[in-house]
Amino acid sequence: MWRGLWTLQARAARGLLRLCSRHGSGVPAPGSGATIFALSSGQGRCGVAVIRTSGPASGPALRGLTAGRDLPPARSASLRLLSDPRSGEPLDRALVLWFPGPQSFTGEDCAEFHVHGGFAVVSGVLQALGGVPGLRPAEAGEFTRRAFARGKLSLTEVEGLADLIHAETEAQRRQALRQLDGELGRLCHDWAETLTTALAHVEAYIDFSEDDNLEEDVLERVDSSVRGLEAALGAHLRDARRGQRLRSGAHVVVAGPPNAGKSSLVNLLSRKPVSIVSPEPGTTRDVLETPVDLAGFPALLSDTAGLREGVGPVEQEGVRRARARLEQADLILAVLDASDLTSPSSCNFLDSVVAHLATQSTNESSQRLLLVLNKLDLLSSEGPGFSPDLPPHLLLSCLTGEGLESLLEALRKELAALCGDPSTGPPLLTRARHQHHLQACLDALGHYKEARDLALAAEGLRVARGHLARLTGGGGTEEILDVIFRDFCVGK
Ligand SMILES: Nc1nc2c(ncn2[C@@H]2O[C@H](COP(=O)(O)OP(=O)(O)OP(=O)(O)O)[C@@H](O)[C@H]2O)c(=O)[nH]1
Ligand SMILES: [K+]
Ligand SMILES: [Mg+2]
Repeated sequence: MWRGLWTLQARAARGLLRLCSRHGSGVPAPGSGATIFALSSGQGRCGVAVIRTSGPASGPALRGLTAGRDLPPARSASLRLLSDPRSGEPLDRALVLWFPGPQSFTGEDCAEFHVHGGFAVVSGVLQALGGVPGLRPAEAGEFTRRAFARGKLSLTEVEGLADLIHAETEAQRRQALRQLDGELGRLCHDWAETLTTALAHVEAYIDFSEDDNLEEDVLERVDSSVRGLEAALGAHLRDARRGQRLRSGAHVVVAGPPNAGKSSLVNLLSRKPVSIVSPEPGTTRDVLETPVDLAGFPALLSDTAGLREGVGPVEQEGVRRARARLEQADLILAVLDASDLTSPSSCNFLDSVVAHLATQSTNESSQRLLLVLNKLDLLSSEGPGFSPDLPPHLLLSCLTGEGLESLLEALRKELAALCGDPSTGPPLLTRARHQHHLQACLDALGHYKEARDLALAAEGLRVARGHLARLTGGGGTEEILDVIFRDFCVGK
């Protein structure tokens, strides 16, 4: 009995160690060994610019530029006069920091020079560093790649960092920070741990069941943990479209009859004159698309032609494009002129687009709709005298701005439902790559359940675990690394 269980636990522990080690690909970053340097703050004139180095010659470089003085105490800022070691020419009085490896961002010896941000100072320091033996300029993403190669960051954390650098809205920044924090990676590690244990149990059963010294219900326990895992993966996959919307923007399409004020609304929401506004019905013909930050969420806002029948061929083409774009919308902003609700084009739009969507139940795949009655300023003070069977709606005046606050609040709620709320919800799968591996993991668990013999069942578990490992970077897949690191700028 004890022998079987001991082996079983030892195997589980070995597997866990393999999976829990945060060592990324295990492959050294290309060209590591050299010491790299780059300007890490933005380009252009600024108050302070940060230049950093990573690699074994960081210490000699720091000493060289500070006229041979001792290295400053680790991880605390010291004021030093910087000069070019070759000419002795003074460059700047700067704050310098020394981060001996492995307690640094990359895990290697690193140095930072916080210099005055003028062009001449920055280029002088970069040139001086280029003259130090063993130093060369860094390539895009090379600092992060080294951090990954030394196990300082997992692959999902690297992606989080890339997204953080590129985050344009509040919600994107929060999501990227959570991912950088390793939340998605930790979740995958927990799942992988469950699979490692399950695999160890199945293998032990294969090896020792004849000895009759295994607990009876080992396989049942494996089945039940696989069922639990399937449920968790399924729930995350159902959420997957949200994370991707948060990363690349939800499609919000403004539609309605001619002259309702669609283009006026697009300009108001994007705070710039994207579309031509005129009293002439049929002004907008093409679909005009603009990326906007809507109440903290990223969105791709599309203005479309007013929907009506029986007009010339050019406008008809505009109407066709508008309808096609409506089909791709995550959220439809349906705009009507509140003072013109009984016109044929308004009634037609209400019947064909609004009524149809307003009655639809809201599940994950359905389109969402906000009905906006514009030109509130044209209504008499008694309020709108329109039909009582109008679906829920918001009142707005693009002219005076009245009702805009409520519209933005309603948009925030809709977008939070579409993109997921990164301050409260579970960690989101922000990339198609995440979704692919989770789906493949789920498929492999299906093979486990269908397998007729235990060897095939074990193989199903192994494949499932492999996909989780690849999600966080344990799979050693160089191609995806290249794709991800390409997103970085030099100096990161
Ligand atoms: N009084 C009033 N007029 C408005 C308001 N919003 C828009 N308008 C006017 O309504 C007219 C049509 O506005 P647009 O924004 O061009 O309307 P549209 O729906 O894009 O029109 P098409 O592209 O032709 O379908 C313009 O003269 C606007 O100035 C509003 O809130 N109040
Ligand atoms: K118009
Ligand atoms: Mg228009």
